[in-house]
This record gives sequence, C-alpha cells and structure tokens, in this order.
Amino acid sequence: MIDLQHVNKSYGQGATAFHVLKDINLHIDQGEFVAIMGPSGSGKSTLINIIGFLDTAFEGKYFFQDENVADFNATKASRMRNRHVGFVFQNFSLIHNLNIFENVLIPLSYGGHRRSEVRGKISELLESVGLTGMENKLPRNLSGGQQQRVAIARALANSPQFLIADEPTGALDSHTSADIMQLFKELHRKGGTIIMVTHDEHVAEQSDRMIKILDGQIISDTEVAHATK
Ligand SMILES: Nc1ncnc2c1ncn2[C@@H]1O[C@H](COP(=O)(O)OP(=O)(O)OP(=O)(O)O)[C@@H](O)[C@H]1O
Repeated sequence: MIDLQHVNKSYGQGATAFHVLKDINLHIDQGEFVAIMGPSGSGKSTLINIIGFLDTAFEGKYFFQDENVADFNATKASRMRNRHVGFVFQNFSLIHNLNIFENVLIPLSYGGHRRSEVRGKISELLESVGLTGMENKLPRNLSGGQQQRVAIARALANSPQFLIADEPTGALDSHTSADIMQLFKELHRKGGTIIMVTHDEHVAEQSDRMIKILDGQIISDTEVAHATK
C-alpha cells in the first residue's frame, strides 16, 4: 500500500541545504502496525509527513496504491489526506470550544456530510473508543486519556486507509498510555493499519514491526516478537 523508493529530503537549498532523509526505502502493507523510533531530530516527523501526504516536496518515489505521491499537487494531496489518512497527535489537537460531537464531526463535514446525517455514525465512533454518550461534553471536562480517545474517534471518522499517530502516548501517564495502546491494538486486530512514532520502547513493543531511524537513515526494521497475541 505504502511504498517509498529512494526517498531523500533536504530542507533549504545550496550550501545551506540540510539533508534530513537519506535514501529511505520502505514498504508498509495494509493491516500492519508499525512503530517508528529514533532520537530527536533523526527525521521521524519528516518521514511521517511524507507518508501522510503533508509533504510532497521530496526526491525519489512514493507510491500509494500505485499513484506517485511526488506528482500530487496541493489540492490532490489534501484530498488524499482527508480520504485516506487519520492523524493522532501527542497533544490531542482537539478544538476546545467545540464539544466532543462537533470535534468528531470536523472531518465528516469536510466530506460534505450534514450534522443530522452523521449523528448515528458519531455515536458508533465514540462507542468504538469507549466514550459512549459523551457527545455533549467539552474536551476540558475529559481526562487526557479520554481526550486522546476523542482524537482517535475523529481520526477514524472517514474510515481512513491508515492512521498516523505521532507520539500518541507522549502526554499520558503510564497507566493511561497502556489503555490507549490497548485501543490501538484492538483497532489493528479489526484490520486497521497504524503507523506510530514513539520514543518509548515499551510503547513500540506493542506494535508488530519496529523501524529505527538514525540521522535520516533506517538502521533497523524488525518484527516484534509477542509472547501471546
Ligand atoms: N521546516 C524545516 N526547516 C528546516 N529544518 C527542519 C525543518 N523541519 C525539521 N527540520 C530539521 O530536520 C531534522 C529532522 O527533524 P524531524 O522533526 O523530522 O525529527 P524528529 O525525529 O521527528 O524529531 P523529534 O523527535 O524531536 O520530533 C531536525 O534537525 C530539524 O531541525
């Protein structure tokens, strides 16, 4: 599904150019649960920005279901993002003056759905993340873990082909972090494709495949052994 071939990315030009991603070759299939690890500044965000169609200014090829992402213009990239990718961030990125229903509605309204049409869909999404009946609450009245669950429901709203989660447990205590990882594992069991960036080895070990990046290069790409699945 995701196929990066000899991808290079530099910021700036000429003598001041900074080569961030170096000859990245990466294939991710539908249904995989991948963790990307690496120290600060190693290029993880740059890589997931390319994978999630946020950045199309790179060298090399990125085939997403046989289309070369390098050929996308801004309109096409944003359409692909909205249709195919769900984003989950460390700080949840909820809109604070909108209630939970309205936060989950945002990606659906880009897709042209009206509020009345999606009421049932939003209840189902909230149920799937364990937040049944929370529609009318404001984000500030929820715990960090619950806010991340709302963000995950919002990311799933358009039934994306894959989720990109950038340090999804980075702002959570270890107990809540474990709960959120259980939710990701459940989504993965149901067939979801998840690409997660994390600094935390314990979090990465919950995935099925660990990719380590150092100085813009993939230095290892290994299957994670699970005692029980
Ligand atoms: N827009 C930009 N312009 C110039 N340099 C940038 C830009 N974005 C990132 N960089 C540089 O590219 C390198 C890789 O950054 P990136 O954010 O991809 O790393 P990261 O592994 O995600 O780090 P972190 O874990 O701290 O988020 C860093 O040295 C960073 O300073």
